[in-house]
Amino acid sequence: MTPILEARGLASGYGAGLVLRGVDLAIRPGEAIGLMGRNGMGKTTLIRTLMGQVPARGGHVLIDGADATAEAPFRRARRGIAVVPEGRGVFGTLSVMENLRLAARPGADGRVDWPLDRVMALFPRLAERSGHRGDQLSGGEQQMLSIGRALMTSPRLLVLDEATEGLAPLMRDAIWDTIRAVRQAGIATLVVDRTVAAVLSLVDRADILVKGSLAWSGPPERLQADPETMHRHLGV
Ligand SMILES: Nc1ncnc2c1ncn2[C@@H]1O[C@H](COP(=O)(O)OP(=O)(O)OP(=O)(O)O)[C@@H](O)[C@H]1O
Repeated sequence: MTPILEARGLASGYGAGLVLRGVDLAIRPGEAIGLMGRNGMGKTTLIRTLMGQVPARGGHVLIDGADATAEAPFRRARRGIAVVPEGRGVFGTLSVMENLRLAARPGADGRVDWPLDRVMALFPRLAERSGHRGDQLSGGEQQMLSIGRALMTSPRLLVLDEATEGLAPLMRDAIWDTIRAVRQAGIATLVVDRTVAAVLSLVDRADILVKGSLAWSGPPERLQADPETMHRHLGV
C-alpha cells in the first residue's frame, strides 16, 4: 500500500545546526505509529519538516507517493493530513462551536467524514460546553477541542504531538480513548507522547529517533521484550 506520508533521507535543522540527519519513515493508510525517542531527538522537528513548517535541507517528503518536498504547508494539509500541535492551537476568545466551525473543510477527495454532530458525539464534554469560550476550558477540554478541530477536516492521517502532556490522569485516559476511537474509524495516526506504555498499547509500530535518524523500528511487542533498547533509547 502506498504510504500517505513518507520521509526519505529527510534532513533539516535550525540555523547552523542539523537536527534530522536522514530520516526514513512511512505511514500507510490506517496504520498507527508511535514516534518515540528521548527529549530533543527531533520528533517535533520531524513532524514540522513533514508538514513543511521547517524546510527540508536534504531528502524528500512524499504524499501518496508523489514528491511534496517543495509544497506549502497548507497544500500538504489539504491532502488529508491534520496535525494536533504541541500547545493545542485553540482560539481562546471564540466559543467551542465557533472553534469547530472555523476548522471545518471537506477532506482530500471532497468527503465530509466528520460533520459537527459526529465530532460532538465523540466528545460529549465539548457538546455540553459548546457555548463556552476556548479560554474557559480546562487543559484536557482544550485538547479535545484541538482534536475535534483536526477531525473537522476529515483527515486520513492525524498527527498528535504530546496530546496528553500536562493533563490529569483521568483526562489523559479520555484522550487515549479518543485516539483509539479515531483509529478504529480507520484514520492513520502518528503519535508522539512521553507516556511510553500508553503509546505502545495503542500502536502497530514504534519508530525510535536517536540524534536525528531512525534507530529502531518494529512492533510494540518486540520493543517491550527488549528492556535494553527501551532503557537506552526511551529511558524507561
Ligand atoms: N525553533 C527552534 N530553533 C532552534 N532550535 C530548535 C528549535 N526547535 C527545536 N530546536 C532544537 O532541535 C532539537 C530537536 O528538538 P525537537 O523539539 O524536534 O525534539 P523532540 O524529540 O520533539 O523533543 P521534545 O520531546 O523535547 O520536544 C533540540 O536540540 C532543540 O533544542
